[in-house]
Amino acid sequence: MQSKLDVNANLHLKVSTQLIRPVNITSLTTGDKLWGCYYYYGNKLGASRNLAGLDVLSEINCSRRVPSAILLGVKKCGSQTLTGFLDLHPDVVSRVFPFSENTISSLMENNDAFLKAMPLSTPNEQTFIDMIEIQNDPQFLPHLTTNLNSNTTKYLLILVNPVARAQSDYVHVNVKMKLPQNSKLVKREIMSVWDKKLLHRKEPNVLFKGYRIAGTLERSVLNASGIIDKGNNLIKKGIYYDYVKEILKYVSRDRLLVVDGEQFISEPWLVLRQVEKFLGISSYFKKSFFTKIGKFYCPVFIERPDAGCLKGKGRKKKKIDQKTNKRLQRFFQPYNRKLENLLGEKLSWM
Ligand SMILES: Nc1ncnc2c1ncn2[C@@H]1O[C@H](COP(=O)(O)OS(=O)(=O)O)[C@@H](OP(=O)(O)O)[C@H]1O
Repeated sequence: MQSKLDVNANLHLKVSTQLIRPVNITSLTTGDKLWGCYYYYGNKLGASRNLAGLDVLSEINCSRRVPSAILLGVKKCGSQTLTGFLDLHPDVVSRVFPFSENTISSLMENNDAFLKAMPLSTPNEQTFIDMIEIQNDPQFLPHLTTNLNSNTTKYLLILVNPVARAQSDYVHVNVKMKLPQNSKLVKREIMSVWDKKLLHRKEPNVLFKGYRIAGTLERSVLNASGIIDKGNNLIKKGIYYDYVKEILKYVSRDRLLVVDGEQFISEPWLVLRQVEKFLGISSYFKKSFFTKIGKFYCPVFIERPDAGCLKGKGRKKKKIDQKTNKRLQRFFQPYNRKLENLLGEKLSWM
């Protein structure tokens, strides 16, 4: 049996630099800004970062540290945005945990590999990771929580109205299905149509990674008998009660913060202040850091040229027809009530 990860464990430079080759300082341009262990830069093609030079890394004691907080969010609820915003806090280094099929199990089974997947941080920074994919594999929750060997690790969730989540996920899955790397999969999956009557039509009629996707959201969420399909991930992922109940088996309530994803859209600075308090970090975010562009607030920071609106978010959605909307709201209501009782708090959309 492998030993548990000590909260004070960190992986020092020798190992970490084998994974990422640090940038040579002379190759940096004037737009680059050093922030913790990384240089950040933005350009027309997007934003990015590079590891700082070895001299800087050793001077400020950069290591890979065990995360002090983990986001166990739900897909399309704003997890990536929250993670991106938190990375702008001077006391935090946050990253989306590098998931791909199977990486989660291999990383969980090997402490060193798990630690190697962490970003570099200084002793003054907390490591925060976004592990939303855990909702697909909640069997890793006991492994994750016991392996961290800490009663101090904090957990977060961000949740939006499950109907809005389904709508966002529907658009997202449609985009993903069309990507070239998925074309083979889609072709294969097209064989497993869910409605033979639709076979002759040129519209989505596929089973794709736990989703049943039809030409519209309305038709996707109802099964052949016209009943809301609880087995379809568009719906299943929005039954937050089941997921939170599972999390609370392993995490005490006082170590779990559930934030309101709808409020995060309208007033991100308020949600970020709530997160700062929960993490016990300095109060940093304020309204003036954000500029509203379209529907969303985007951070503007001269210290971080990579900050800005997130790519691939805010995709256009068709309005859900009123009847289906009402039906879906009614469907989720009892689960939302149960969730409210379980948490002992009511979010704006409940
Ligand atoms: N400030 C800001 N900027 C952009 N997007 C914002 C923001 N705040 C919340 N959101 C909401 O985040 C939704 C995407 O959720 P996730 O980041 O969890 O997506 S993912 O599951 O990780 O792909 C995204 O959903 P879509 O609008 O469907 O893209 C947004 O509703």
